[in-house]
Amino acid sequence: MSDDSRPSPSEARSGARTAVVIPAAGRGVRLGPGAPKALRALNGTPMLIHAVRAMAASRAVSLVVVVAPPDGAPEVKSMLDAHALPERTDFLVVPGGETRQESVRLGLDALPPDFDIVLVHDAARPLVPVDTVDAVIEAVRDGAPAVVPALPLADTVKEVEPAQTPGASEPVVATPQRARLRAVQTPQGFDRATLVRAHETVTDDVTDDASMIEQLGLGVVVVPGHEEAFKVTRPLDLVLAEAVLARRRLNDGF
Ligand SMILES: Nc1ccn([C@@H]2O[C@H](COP(=O)(O)OP(=O)(O)OP(=O)(O)O)[C@@H](O)[C@H]2O)c(=O)n1
Ligand SMILES: C[C@](O)(CO)[C@H](O)COP(=O)(O)O
Repeated sequence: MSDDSRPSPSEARSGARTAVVIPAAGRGVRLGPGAPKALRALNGTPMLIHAVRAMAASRAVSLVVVVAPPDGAPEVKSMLDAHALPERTDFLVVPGGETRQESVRLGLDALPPDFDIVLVHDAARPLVPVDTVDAVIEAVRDGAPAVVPALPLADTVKEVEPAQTPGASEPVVATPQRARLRAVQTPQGFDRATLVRAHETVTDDVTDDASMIEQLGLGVVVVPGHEEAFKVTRPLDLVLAEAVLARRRLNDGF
């Protein structure tokens, strides 16, 4: 306990229950024609099942809420029933929305009251290792309202004036100092009440949940990400994901 007998954030969250929201309602336009991205197979198993298993691998996670394509909730429920998943974890499936932000909000709306920590994890990052998941949860338990796993960049990044017509050249505006930049992954971890407030308050289009917390003026901290937590976005990423799975099978000796 702290001096004034109130629990510190870390003390308050040390026994907190953790749930994960997995937005999986995207179409996967950049991956090319086919089923919704999360339902496509990686080495014969749907990408979403890999992502669900990656979250349920953490002993701290007791509920996973899958946000399915808007008309695909029954199919996703059957998919979860048809695959082996840890018995200690509960699963819920809800239909998603038009944007990632809306899908995450619909997942948050479905959470039962007794969860104080929420992770948000892209179905499109199916291979994140459990150590990364646990590191994010640990940092939230230690008192951070928002935690993101991230990696330093390999490329130099330029800020440009975006072209008005596709293919036109784009003037460079600035070159941010690379050593200060990080490429952010998921799962991102949050104090639940803070994330819910952010989703109720921030109306700007954002590309991740942590930036909504920044807009509330609250601190977001970074923990080390992992190269295997990359996002399957374009066709080449599928090749890389299957290669990672093949390497894991070799290392596991089967
Ligand atoms: N309306 C949406 C859009 C995206 N997502 C989810 O958000 C994650 C990250 O999005 P992204 O990789 O961009 O997926 P897509 O939107 O499917 O990809 P694209 O932009 O190529 O269509 C994915 O797990 C995706 O399923 C979602 O739940 N609901
Ligand atoms: C949330 C995210 O994965 C962090 O890198 C990313 O911003 C999602 O972006 P997308 O274009 O919607 O895939």
